[in-house]
Amino acid sequence: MTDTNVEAAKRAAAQQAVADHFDPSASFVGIGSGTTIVYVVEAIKERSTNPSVLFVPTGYQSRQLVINAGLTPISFDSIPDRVMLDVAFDGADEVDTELNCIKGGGACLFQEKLVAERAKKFVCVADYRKRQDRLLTNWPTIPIEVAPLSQHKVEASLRLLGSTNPKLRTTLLEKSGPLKTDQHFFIIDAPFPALLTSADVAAGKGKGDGSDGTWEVNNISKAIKGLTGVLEVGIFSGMNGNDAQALRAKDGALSAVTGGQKPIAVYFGMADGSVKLRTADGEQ
Ligand SMILES: O=C(CO)[C@H](O)[C@H](O)COP(=O)(O)O
Repeated sequence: MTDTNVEAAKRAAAQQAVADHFDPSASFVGIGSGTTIVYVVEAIKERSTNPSVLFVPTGYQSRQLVINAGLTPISFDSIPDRVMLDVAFDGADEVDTELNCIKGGGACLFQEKLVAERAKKFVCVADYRKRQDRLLTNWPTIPIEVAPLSQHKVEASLRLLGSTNPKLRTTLLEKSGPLKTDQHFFIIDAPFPALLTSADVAAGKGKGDGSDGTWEVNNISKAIKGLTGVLEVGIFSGMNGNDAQALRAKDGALSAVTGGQKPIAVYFGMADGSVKLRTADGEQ
């Protein structure tokens, strides 16, 4: 499959997601990071008729995208208290059948999670390579953002949790060395065996708590997040996206949904030009 197919798949998914979820009269819209979000911004720009919409970026690249499109950025910490974003769009590195996602391939997972949790609706857009039954099927590692001082200690703890060879992400561009996130932290990429869904655990496919070598998505996410030195884990999981959306829509319910970052919908651009939509109700 050529790169042209992949790019066409990303654009088709972005067009559909924006047509379904971008309301030009929205007040606040979250904009994720990566290569697919470029097509989301392009589609928003085509439909944007209201200059007062404010766009909340998830990092440096995302902010530049918003500015270059002639849209208005607002930083996450300038959003008024108790105000929710109308919608947030983002890419994903892999998505399972329960809509859990791996994110952080572009090293922006911390701000992406802040923005996803703050949105009434979180919508993901991806190409067909990301559409899997279980996380860590095609995408090899869990990206984890850590304080530089804790790097070796966190790597040792990840090995104890069953990660075979956790590695510091480095860059060879301009200057070789550790990649630094927008928070000036490091990223460790930790390989694990494919993660079980909650349905897998219910069906007896493994305990999912690490004791038999299997990990369920929410369990491994909590175990890694609990390590001192970890700022954030690139697993977006927790509450069902529809339930979280209903809670977020209620004034004052913000704290009730901490930990729920699943999208309500994932649009996959397919190799044949079609778009598949995955929600809590299944796939169409
Ligand atoms: O999480 C991310 C960045 O940290 C991206 O959303 C994810 O890596 C998908 O990127 P792309 O759209 O380039 O495939």
